[in-house]
Amino acid sequence: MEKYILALDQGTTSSRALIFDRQGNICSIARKELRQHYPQPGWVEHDPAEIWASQVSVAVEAMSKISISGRQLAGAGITNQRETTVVWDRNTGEPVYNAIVWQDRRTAAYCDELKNLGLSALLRGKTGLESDAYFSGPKIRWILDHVPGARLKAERGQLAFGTIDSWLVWKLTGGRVHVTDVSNASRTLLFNIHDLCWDEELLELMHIPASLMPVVASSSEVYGFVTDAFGGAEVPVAGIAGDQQAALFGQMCLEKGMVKNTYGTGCFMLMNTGGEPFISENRLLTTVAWQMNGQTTYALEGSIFMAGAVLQWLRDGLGIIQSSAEADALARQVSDTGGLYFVPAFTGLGAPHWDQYARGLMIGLNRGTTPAHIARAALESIAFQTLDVLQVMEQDTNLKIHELRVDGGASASNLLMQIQADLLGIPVVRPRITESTAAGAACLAGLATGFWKDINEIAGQWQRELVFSPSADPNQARIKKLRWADAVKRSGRWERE
Ligand SMILES: Nc1ncnc2c1ncn2[C@@H]1O[C@H](COP(=O)(O)OP(=O)(O)O)[C@@H](O)[C@H]1O
Ligand SMILES: O=P(O)(O)OC[C@H](O)CO
Repeated sequence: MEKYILALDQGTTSSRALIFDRQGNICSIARKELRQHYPQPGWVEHDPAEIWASQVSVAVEAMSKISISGRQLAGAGITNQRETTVVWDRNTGEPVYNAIVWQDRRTAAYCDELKNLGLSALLRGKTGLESDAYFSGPKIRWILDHVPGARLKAERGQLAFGTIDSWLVWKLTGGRVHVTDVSNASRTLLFNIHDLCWDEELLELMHIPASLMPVVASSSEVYGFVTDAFGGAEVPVAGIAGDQQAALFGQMCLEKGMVKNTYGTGCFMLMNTGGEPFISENRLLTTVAWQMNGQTTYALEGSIFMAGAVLQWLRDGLGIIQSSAEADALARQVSDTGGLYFVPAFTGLGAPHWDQYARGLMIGLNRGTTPAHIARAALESIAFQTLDVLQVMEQDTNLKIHELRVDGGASASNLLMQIQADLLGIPVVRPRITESTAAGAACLAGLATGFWKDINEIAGQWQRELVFSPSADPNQARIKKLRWADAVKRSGRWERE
């Protein structure tokens, strides 16, 4: 009898596999770091072969850690870094170019062209998104225009496009299934979130043949079966969702108005807005959260490009810490930043500013500034960016957010979580299982395969671990917010073509 569900969580910095039992406990976990390639300033790539190999190897490792085989898996769910774009040859299965990662800025000028043509409103109306290099459509177009022979092959129907979920399903099913789910499709700038299909006008606008596109399915159904990867066990692949939407599901934000914030490489705050797409007045994104049993749920999203990655930069760029976990202790050596503000616009600014040309800035440096002040300002920068998003989310929806559920790697920092509660003035709630992304994917797959009867069976598995309550002087917080807003303004439109 199958006792477990496997979640494959393919993130920006690592591939992870987690195995859940029927009570929602994590029984096994394996993780492998993913190499980042920066071929030019502003470009970020991953090797699709490494993504696939690492994802299979962690799945096998997670099974062997608890001595089970694929035959004991009731199903597998996939969740992934979104927008990251792979184009491969349908016949050989070989990618024609590296995966272009969501953070990659090479298509910024093209996205400006779209804006200058007055197309922002059309794009926003159909897709819920901004004209920004973040999304997949412009990345596909770049590959077709720059890889020798790619456009011709695409026009002959020989190429396939996929976000990382599609790429993994294609590989898992031995090239039999070319599919994505609605949540991933809604991040491409090519998907009509009202009609829930690829938009012909947008495909034409970006010169992308429709034959490249995967079939769009719901987030919880059996898409196909694993062929060889798990020792011949034909495990059903039964759940797919983009990592941020999966985290919203895993945090059990199932009711309209519930909000979660995931602190990974970037930071992504999502609010469940129910069965209708909610269009923001403040440049938040409208996105499909998930679709199951014929019902579509939408979300409002604030995407922040640099969060935990700021701490990695303290480690790799500045060398002032050995690991991200050390940022906490270093920052605690001082009681405040000594007037230092750090805007981590390394790859531009996402919501709600959407400035592709903003760049990182530290302001307020003085002779007394130490690495401890910088570490504290770095942690504060993550919390300030979250504050900017939460404020406009409340404004947009006219809803008061009463608590923030948090997860992701950097939510492990107690100092960051306390700073966050102090700045927002609301409780920050960290659950027992902060692997919400994987939990969400497992739930979607477990529901599709009947491993769990219904959502009520799993909703009770979510539990609080720690609540961070606001304790700062609100007056102080108000002054700091004004200084932060000033610093953000100064970082804007810095980079030139
Ligand atoms: N103990 C910690 N304290 C603060 N930040 C951490 C800690 N552990 C990991 N991080 C940060 O979390 C991020 C990775 O989180 P993760 O959820 O795995 O992200 P992703 O899915 O984007 O790969 C890294 O950017 C890292 O800096
Ligand atoms: O891999 P993560 O957790 O940084 O998430 C990346 C997002 O999906 C990008 O939109």
